[in-house]
Amino acid sequence: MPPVIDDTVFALASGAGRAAVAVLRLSGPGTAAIVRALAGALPAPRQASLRRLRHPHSAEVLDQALVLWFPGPRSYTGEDSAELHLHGGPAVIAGVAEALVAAGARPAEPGEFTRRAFVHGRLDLTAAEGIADLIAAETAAQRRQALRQAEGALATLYGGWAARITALLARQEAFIEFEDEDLPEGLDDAVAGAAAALRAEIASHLADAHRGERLREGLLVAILGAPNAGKSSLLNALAGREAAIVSARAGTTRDVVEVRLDLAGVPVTLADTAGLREAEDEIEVEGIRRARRRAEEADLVLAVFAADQAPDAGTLDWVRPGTLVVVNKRDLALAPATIGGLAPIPVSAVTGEGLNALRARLAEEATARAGLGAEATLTRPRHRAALTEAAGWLAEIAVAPLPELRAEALRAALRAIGRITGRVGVEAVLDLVFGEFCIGK
Ligand SMILES: Nc1nc2c(ncn2[C@@H]2O[C@H](COP(=O)(O)OP(=O)(O)OP(=O)(O)O)[C@@H](O)[C@H]2O)c(=O)[nH]1
Ligand SMILES: [K+]
Ligand SMILES: [Mg+2]
Repeated sequence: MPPVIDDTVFALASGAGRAAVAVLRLSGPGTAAIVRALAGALPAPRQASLRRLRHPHSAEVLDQALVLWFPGPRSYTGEDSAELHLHGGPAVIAGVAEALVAAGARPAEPGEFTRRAFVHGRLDLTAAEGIADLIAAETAAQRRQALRQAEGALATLYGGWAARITALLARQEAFIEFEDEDLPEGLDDAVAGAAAALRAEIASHLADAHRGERLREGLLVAILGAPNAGKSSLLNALAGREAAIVSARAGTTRDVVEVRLDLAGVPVTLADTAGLREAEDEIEVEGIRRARRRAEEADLVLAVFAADQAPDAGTLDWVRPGTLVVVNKRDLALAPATIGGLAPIPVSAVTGEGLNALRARLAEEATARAGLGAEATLTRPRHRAALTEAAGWLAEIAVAPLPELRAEALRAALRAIGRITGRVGVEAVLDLVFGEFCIGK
């Protein structure tokens, strides 16, 4: 049984600040009474009605608003709820908010509407996360991934796995319960086989190279190189604006300067860093420390060399398989054929030569590391942790010597998956044991 929610909450559902329209949303059992207190009679369900809103105590008219009434359970939260579409001025919003409090509502906590929807079974935790991601999505690929999750792709996948484990558990329990009786031959082996097959499915879902998580969080790309290689010039050229200071003086950049890029739908944080060298100045030393740390955290390192300089040892250290090697200042000299065993991309931040090729290569690298697959992908470390745990328990079944231990492992696997969706259905097993499974008694 879900906990009983007896209060009514409201919040500004549209963005803060002056706008043509502001939407206040209300949800909870007191919604109908509160709407009546401000707007008079309740409008017909799900139809916009123009109403004067009055303060319930002073009867002062606060606004002319569109009022929508969504009786539960067919509402977003599953509760009685309403929307007030106000004129979007701060004083209007404040006045109506105060009137709502006077009528018995309270301001909602962050995420409370979606939380209520979860409590009322309108969505599972993964769909709730999908909605949060949809609101935060910056690129088209992020939006598609979030929408897929909000529409229940992960809920369906994980719910299906949970149902299969529940059925296996039912059989395993029956095997324990009715051991002396006429059970189908090989029942125990069939459970082990099905558990192994499911474990393999979960393992292949986990072997996604973190693409969904990376798409959700964005990729970190760090630009590294010697002072004056043209790192800041490249950052500016890729960002299309003067985000970082460029100068002929070596050691210009100290702090990490970040820009956000949309590379083929993958959000990328591109970081410009201090030039690597043996520095004396304590501020520059700190800048170089930050540069190295950023490169260690990065999903991709862009090692920048200048065509008119021999490759420096400090940057060469970072040239490894997977590093993107760039030779800048191509307008001054030819780029070498290889640096540290990798073929560099020749560019000139000044003339623009090679920048399209660099952008294309970056987009290729980004989509190789993050992005939408044909199948629904997990998007959060908590999904990964719980699925890894579930797969571990399913692996136990192959080696568990006793039926009771197998049942215990199945129960643990079910709980782990139940944590992802927020629906821990161990109770459901009891019904299945004596219901679905036909023992003939
Ligand atoms: N000719 C030429 N000059 C360039 C190019 N890119 C950058 N420069 C110049 O090289 C100098 C250094 O550029 P920056 O972008 O400040 O170099 P940086 O690598 O960020 O330097 P630090 O921040 O000091 O590490 C500036 O005078 C730029 O105008 C290029 O492609 N060709
Ligand atoms: K510089
Ligand atoms: Mg710089």
